[in-house]
Amino acid sequence: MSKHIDNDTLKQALSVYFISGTTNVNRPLPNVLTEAISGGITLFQFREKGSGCLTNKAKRDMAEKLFQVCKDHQIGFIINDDVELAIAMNADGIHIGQKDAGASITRKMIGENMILGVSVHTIEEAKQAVADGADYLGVGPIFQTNSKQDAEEVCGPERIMDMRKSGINLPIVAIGGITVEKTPEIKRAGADGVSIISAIASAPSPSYAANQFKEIMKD
Ligand SMILES: Nc1nc(C(F)(F)F)ncc1COP(=O)(O)OP(=O)(O)O
Ligand SMILES: [Mg+2]
Repeated sequence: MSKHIDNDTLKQALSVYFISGTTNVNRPLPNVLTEAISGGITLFQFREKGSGCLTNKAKRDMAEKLFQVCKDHQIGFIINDDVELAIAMNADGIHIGQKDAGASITRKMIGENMILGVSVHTIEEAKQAVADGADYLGVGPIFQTNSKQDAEEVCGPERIMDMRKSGINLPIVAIGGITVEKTPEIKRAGADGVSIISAIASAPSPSYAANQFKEIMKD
């Protein structure tokens, strides 16, 4: 993925955004990722968190494997939280939350040629992230989620609509408890994409699950 990405290309890339770490799957993550790519995901985030997650060299080795799978299929590779690792690997981007390093300091560290995604829950946080140089916003949790223990309270798709009405035009991807059934409502609310952990990672067929999301998002 070209690092210096324009809004339209990024909006396309955000449409079916698979997020996973090794603790979200019960078989090798590179295999699950390959299947999800064959089903039509458009972007991948490596989010290695929670008890039993990989650390240090094991985490770096897994990140390199996953990055290679993404490169082999021209899919962007985003790292969650770990700015140093993203820079060390020259990943396509980094995603940070409100409790991580600030967006403006992160932008200074990564420069202009890496994608910066920022989690936001309120319109104020969204406006600050835009001012700090974010390329896209992760808005949520839209619905109840089991994938993030310290999630904010559920905000519903109307939060995305409110952000659009308040003039936030940056690419937005919805996150939090997203299923195929809920995706049309999220699209109508103004999201450019949906980000999915368990609905793909835990699916009997990640490829089939990814394709269901792709079919809805492509119209
Ligand atoms: N990882 C994420 N990715 C997205 C994305 F926009 F990419 F869909 N949005 C939101 C989050 C949540 O990020 P954060 O608030 O730092 O919590 P955690 O580090 O536990 O994921
Ligand atoms: Mg984070």
